[in-house]
Amino acid sequence: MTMVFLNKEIRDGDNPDLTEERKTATFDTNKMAEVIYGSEKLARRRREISQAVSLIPELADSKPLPFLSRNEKILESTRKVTALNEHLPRLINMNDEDEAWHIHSEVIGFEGNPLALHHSLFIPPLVIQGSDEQHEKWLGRAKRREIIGCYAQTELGHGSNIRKLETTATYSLSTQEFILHTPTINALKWWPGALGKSSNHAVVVASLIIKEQNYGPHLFMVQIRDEQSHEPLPGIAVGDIGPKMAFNGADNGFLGFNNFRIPRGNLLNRHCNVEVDGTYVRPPHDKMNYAGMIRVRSRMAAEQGTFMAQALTIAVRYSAVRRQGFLENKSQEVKVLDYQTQQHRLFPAIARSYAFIFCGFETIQKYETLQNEMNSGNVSLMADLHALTSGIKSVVTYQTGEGIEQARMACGGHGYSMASYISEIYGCAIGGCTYEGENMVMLLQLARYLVKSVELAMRGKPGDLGPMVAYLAYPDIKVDLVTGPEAYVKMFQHISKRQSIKATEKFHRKMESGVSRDEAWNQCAVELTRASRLHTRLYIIETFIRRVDSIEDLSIKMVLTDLMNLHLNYELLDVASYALEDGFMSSTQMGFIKNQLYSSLEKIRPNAVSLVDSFQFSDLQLRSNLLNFLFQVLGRRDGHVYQNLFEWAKSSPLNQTEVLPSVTQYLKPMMEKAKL
Ligand SMILES: CC/C=C\C/C=C\C/C=C\C/C=C\C/C=C\C/C=C\CCCCC(=O)SCCNC(=O)CCNC(=O)[C@H](O)C(C)(C)COP(=O)(O)OP(=O)(O)OC[C@H]1O[C@@H](n2cnc3c(N)ncnc32)[C@H](O)[C@@H]1OP(=O)(O)O
Ligand SMILES: Cc1cc2nc3c(=O)[nH]c(=O)nc-3n(C[C@H](O)[C@H](O)[C@H](O)COP(=O)(O)OP(=O)(O)OC[C@H]3O[C@@H](n4cnc5c(N)ncnc54)[C@H](O)[C@@H]3O)c2cc1C
Repeated sequence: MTMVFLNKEIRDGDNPDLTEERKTATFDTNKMAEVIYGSEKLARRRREISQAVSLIPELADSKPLPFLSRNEKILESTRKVTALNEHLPRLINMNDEDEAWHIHSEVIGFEGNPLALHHSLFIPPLVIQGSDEQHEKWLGRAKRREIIGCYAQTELGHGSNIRKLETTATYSLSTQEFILHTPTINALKWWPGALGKSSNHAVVVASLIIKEQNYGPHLFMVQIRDEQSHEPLPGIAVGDIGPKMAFNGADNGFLGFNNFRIPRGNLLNRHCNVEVDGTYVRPPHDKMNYAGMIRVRSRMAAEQGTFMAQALTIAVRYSAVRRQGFLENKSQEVKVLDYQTQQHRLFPAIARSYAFIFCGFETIQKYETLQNEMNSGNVSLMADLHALTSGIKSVVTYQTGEGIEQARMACGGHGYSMASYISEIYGCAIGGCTYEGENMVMLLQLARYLVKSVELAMRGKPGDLGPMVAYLAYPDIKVDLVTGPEAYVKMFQHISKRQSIKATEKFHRKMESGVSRDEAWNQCAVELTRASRLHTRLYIIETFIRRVDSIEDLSIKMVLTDLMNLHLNYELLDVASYALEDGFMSSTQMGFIKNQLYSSLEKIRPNAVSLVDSFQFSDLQLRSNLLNFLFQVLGRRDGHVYQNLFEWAKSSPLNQTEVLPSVTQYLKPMMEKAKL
């Protein structure tokens, strides 16, 4: 029997400890899902899609993934993604990217698949950088999945410093072709997802050479494998780079060219061009070829927030059914979720998940505006969004890693088992600290922007500062935190401004003392990255406040206000030393922040399970139902953890036989020998 309580599904047969949690919630999880995903329609579509997928057996895992070898993982992810391909047009709106992401995440999980990059990194640069003619030629084929592609930029020797990529594309005037060449081992493309064994096309980033002049990195459409035989084309060396920390269901690869020729029309030339006679037509912005990277980074806050939310769903549900130790009542052990330390471990991370998702939706919208502007030739928004997304991708990936690791530890010993699946989520998410721009490198990109902005403010030109950095010119007026979120923002602004100014002044002093600009920059780099982090955390706080302000439903607004207050106090406490240092914050205020934080933990406690339920991850998405060969046991919606942990252990391939060869071949002889 199912009983609906405030639209929260209460099911007979669920673990009573979880049922009790769901009953105490003060809000409707369907309504909260609408806020999380931005609309009633999207939240509803996600549920409908999850439901439809759960009824198609071939879309389920055929075996528990952690027990598979790498080859088996790739075979399984490919089986699922191709089976899904058959069902897609019936299950989703093919033009809706959110629906596409959701259904892939349901079916594939976290371990990657040969089409993940096709949609996120092959088609988008083709759309952004390709001309109408090039869209005509490749886009339809790519969208129909007649061809499979990847994005090949990083090389063995260079990833961060794109200007030093060694792969060359030399224009041949006589044949009107580009000759792609890999001059050294270091110049091998290295890392691109789905390149190793699956793709037959790649968007390749290579240094464009015309008449011996290097015009820097440009994007080329390159066919790398025969469409019939799937063998590499002559002049191409391609393969898999081996097992990784995660994403082992995907084939990240290497790629080398031996004077491989492609037609002139394969330079993606919406914004730049090489004419027949070798004349180079410049793009409207120097870094136009980097626009695709801004796109991916702009999506990372929501993506990473979702990864963290998945780990937290597992940890919070488990913490509500795990009983260990006593509080006042000595006749029954408590749910570990009742310990303040457990709440302190998990609840701020829940708040960050919400914050990242809210911030992510804003950033995606900003990117869409940029894309529209770029299409009509206006590139003025690029610098701001590059700076913003560089900071956001760095802060959210790092904090997501922290949050997921706390979720794992919060599950005690069982968190360490692959039955929690948290380590796989961690491996997948933590890659984000490196891919799409190594975090330190990206923080330093934002720092360039902050330093320039401080310099403008110092030169008495605050009117020239963009809205994102206008606070750098605000006067320092002490605030009373009791007055609410605005005061927290002002305090954070002071902290962030002071750090940006301090780092800039240090940088200036170094240069004035005769140190070169680059060396001075390096000697201030740690302080500069601190400024970038603070600026970004301030931005995330502001998006959280904006989102909560915009909510009309009172019950949702109340619980999100609790979550936002927790976020404000946790974030401010974390950086309080910056404000204590110059006396902007008093020790009394510090005490106030701590007390507010502890009181927020108590307020959130009755809503904790429903706050994670509101993400509405299905058991399939979390891999948590053994009956369907799914295996993540701790975060099951029904909360039946222990019996399923035992089932999980029984299903281990090691337990399919009582005596292993390791015993007969090695341990037994050793023991026998010892008896002699
Ligand atoms: C529809 C969907 C369907 C299906 C989905 C299918 C499946 C999904 C299911 C599950 C999937 C699950 C999970 C998926 C999750 C993840 C995906 C997995 C893998 C991700 C793949 C990652 C791919 C990559 O990593 S690609 C490679 C990325 N590489 C980088 O990012 C390199 C970083 N380096 C740089 O960007 C640059 O080198 C640099 C910016 C650091 C420096 O550049 P450069 O040297 O040229 O410039 P500078 O001299 O430093 O600066 C000069 C000025 O230029 C300005 N600048 C720099 N960049 C930009 C820019 N982009 N835009 C604007 N301006 C820029 C800079 O600010 C300077 O300005 P100034 O005024 O002079 O200061
Ligand atoms: C899971 C995964 C998937 C990927 N997928 C793709 C893909 O599909 N396509 C693709 O092209 N690439 C891909 N990559 C590659 C990825 O984009 C690069 O690894 C990334 O950009 C970092 O570059 P790097 O490896 O050169 O690191 P490095 O730059 O060598 O970083 C090493 C260290 O040096 C430091 N460092 C480097 N430069 C500076 C600097 N200027 N100032 C201060 N410190 C510095 C870094 O902070 C870091 O600590 C993927 C990587 C991963 C992990």
